[in-house]
Formats: sequence, C-alpha cells, structure tokens
Amino acid sequence: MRYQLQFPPEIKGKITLPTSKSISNRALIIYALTQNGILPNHLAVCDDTDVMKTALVSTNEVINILAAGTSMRFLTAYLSVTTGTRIITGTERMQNRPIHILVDALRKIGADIQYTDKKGFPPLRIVGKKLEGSKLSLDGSISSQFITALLLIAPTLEKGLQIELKGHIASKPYIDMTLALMNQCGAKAYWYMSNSIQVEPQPYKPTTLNIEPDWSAASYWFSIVALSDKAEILLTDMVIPSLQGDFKGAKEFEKLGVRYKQTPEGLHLFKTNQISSVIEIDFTEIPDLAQTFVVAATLLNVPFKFTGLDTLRIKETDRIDALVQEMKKLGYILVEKGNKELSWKGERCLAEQQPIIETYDDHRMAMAFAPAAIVFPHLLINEPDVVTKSYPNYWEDLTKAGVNLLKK
Ligand SMILES: O=C(O)C1=C[C@@H](OP(=O)(O)O)[C@@H](O)[C@H](O)C1
Ligand SMILES: C=C(OP(=O)(O)O)C(=O)O
Repeated sequence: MRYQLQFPPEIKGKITLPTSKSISNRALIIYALTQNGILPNHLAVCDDTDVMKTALVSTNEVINILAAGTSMRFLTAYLSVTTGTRIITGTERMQNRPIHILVDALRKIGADIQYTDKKGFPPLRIVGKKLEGSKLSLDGSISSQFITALLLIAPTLEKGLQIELKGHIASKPYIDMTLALMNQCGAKAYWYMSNSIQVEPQPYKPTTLNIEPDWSAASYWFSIVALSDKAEILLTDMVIPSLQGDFKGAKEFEKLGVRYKQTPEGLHLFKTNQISSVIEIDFTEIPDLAQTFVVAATLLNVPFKFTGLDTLRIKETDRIDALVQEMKKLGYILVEKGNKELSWKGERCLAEQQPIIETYDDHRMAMAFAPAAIVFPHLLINEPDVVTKSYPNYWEDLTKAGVNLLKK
C-alpha cells in the first residue's frame, strides 16, 4: 500500500503526540526491577513499547521484540539478571544489528549468554542469574543503548557498577536520560568523570513516572511548518527543556524558519522568514533527527553539512544509503563522506515524475519524507504502516491537520 498526501494551503492543528518510547522502555525495565513497583503513567502505545510490555510478562521461552533496538538491548541485560532461560530474537534486520559490545560486557560480569546463530548478533540464549557487578570498560561510540542496558540493571548488582566509556560517546543525551530516570526512582547513578559512570548498589524505590510526549515525533511537525507557506501547529503538553535530548532540534529548526512559543497548553510552532543560507549540524547527540533535517533543508534549498552520522548505518535501516537513494528520486544529490557526514551544496539531478519513496522498514523514513509532499505533491510513500514502531497515529494526525490521504 502507498499514500499520496495532499497538503492544504495552510496547515493548522492541535496535535497530541505519542509519548516517548525511549522513556517508556526505560520506565518498564525499572518497574520490573523494583520491588512493589508502580506501573508508569502514559506509557507509549507503539510497537517498540508493546513488545517490551509483552516480554516482561511472558513466560514463553522465545521472546520476539521485532524491530525494537531498545527492547533488544535493555532486555538482554534484564534477562541476564532474571531467573529463567530465554531466547531473545527480532526481525531479520534486528538479527543484523550488532550487540557484541553489550554481550561481552555482560559476560565480563558473569552473565550466561550464547549466540544461537551468528556471533555478535541476535538471537541470544540467556540464562538469568544473580550477578555481582563491579567494574567495566567498553566502547561508547557504537550505541548508547548498550550503556543504558547495563546502567538499568546496575542498582540490582551486589557491588553496583562502574562503567568507563572508551572512544567518543554516541547519543549521550540518552545516557543522561537513563541516569535521570534511575535517580528519580531512588537509584544513585552519576558521571564521576567525563567518560565514567558510577552506580551504587542501591535498589530502586517504587515511584510513579510520567512519560513525556516524544520529541523525535515532534520533529516531523517542525519540518511541516518549515516547508508550508502558512502553518500554525500546537503540540499539546510539550515542554522545553525535556529529558529527551531531541528537544534540542527545536533550536536547530530556527535556522530553517520555525519558531516556537511555550504556553501552558504546549508548544506553538509558527513560521518566520529568517532562514539561514547554509547550515551545519552535528547529529552525534540527536541521531534520530538526521532524516527530518535532511529532507527539510534540501527542500528549502538550504545547503548543508551534517556531521556525527556514524551510527546511522546500523539503525532500522542503513539511513545514510536510504537518504541518498530517496533524495535522488526528488532530484537532489547528497554527498556522503567517511560514513559519518552528509552534505548538499545544491547539486541537482532530474526528479522523477512520480517518486515512490521507499521506507525500508524504517518509521523515520516514512515520517521524515511525508512533509516532502508539500513540495512534491505527486510523491507516494510506500509501506506507510512502518510508522507503528513509534507513532501509530502519524497519518491520522496529519489528516486532523488538514492533509488529504489517498491510498494508491
Ligand atoms: O536509548 C534510546 O532510547 C535510544 C538511543 C539511540 O540509539 P543509539 O544509542 O544506538 O544511537 C536512538 O537512536 C534510539 O532511537 C533510542
Ligand atoms: C534508532 C531507533 O530505534 P531503535 O534503535 O530503538 O530500534 C529509532 O527509533 O530511530
């Protein structure tokens, strides 16, 4: 199935975004590790959180977390300290997303984990047991989810945990989010050096966590405002600052002519005509926003240099290749450098008459390219249902804001 999107001349709407799957999945693990834990409020309703909820109550030997990176990584650590023998698996793509750094670290503190198929990748066979903890040193440049996974279980380890991170730290705000949530729930976890974290052996206390609206999801609305001639969007209950590092995308969007105003109702987005003539953004801390900015900047004809994209090749799809391929269909030639940089200096090719945007089983490809229909009304989004990974109501929310969706 494909969608064609007809945007109205003026886009207007009051949008209630889904809550954050990142916060939800951390909150669920903390809940499961807390004696007499309290179920978090406003848990995300999306595939990545649904699989986590199911996994935590299931007694099946095989746990399938589909395409959810956070669930795969966080549950690997959780199952290592939880009685029972389980096999954890996921989609074909998940079976090709690396996990050896986390498995090696858990094994160093005594975990019993075997690869059932390909070394270094899921599925994993995990025999849960009591672990002591103590000290670990691991590469922090591949995925912060490995570090979050270790941190989340650390308060339950007899000796707590000291983690030293080697290399540059990828997606650091996600580690900070983990630490903040852990501390809110009674743990004692903190950076004691710029690359080292200490977690005391102090158990979680029952705490009610409220899950915030999702800032990565908000970025698609910023992009819609940037590309529309006239727009007025209210994102209800959004607050700046946030536990989610992606809130920093709001500031970057000012360069593409989008301003926001915080009110008690939420965040109002509106247009300005102040657009930078060229932009440079480092995505090391906000990797999930890369696709949104690539689409918005090129379609506004703003040349860019985007760096810090090192981790994009191992996400739901190879996002660097996917962006290069799909932007070409719209007539834009992006240049990739060293697996970590994408730039566009205005290079063009002939756009396809009716571009069919492939989504590569990646929710963010569908959501980031939908606003492109404002400039290319003939484009079609292929397999639009991929959005269920994090934002199942995305298409419905677009129609609420006046977009006409045609099934093709
Ligand atoms: O911890 C998290 O909730 C996440 C961390 C990031 O992954 P990496 O640390 O692998 O970059 C991010 O891309 C992902 O969507 C969610
Ligand atoms: C990278 C993402 O998710 P995950 O790694 O958790 O599958 C994402 O949602 O953009």
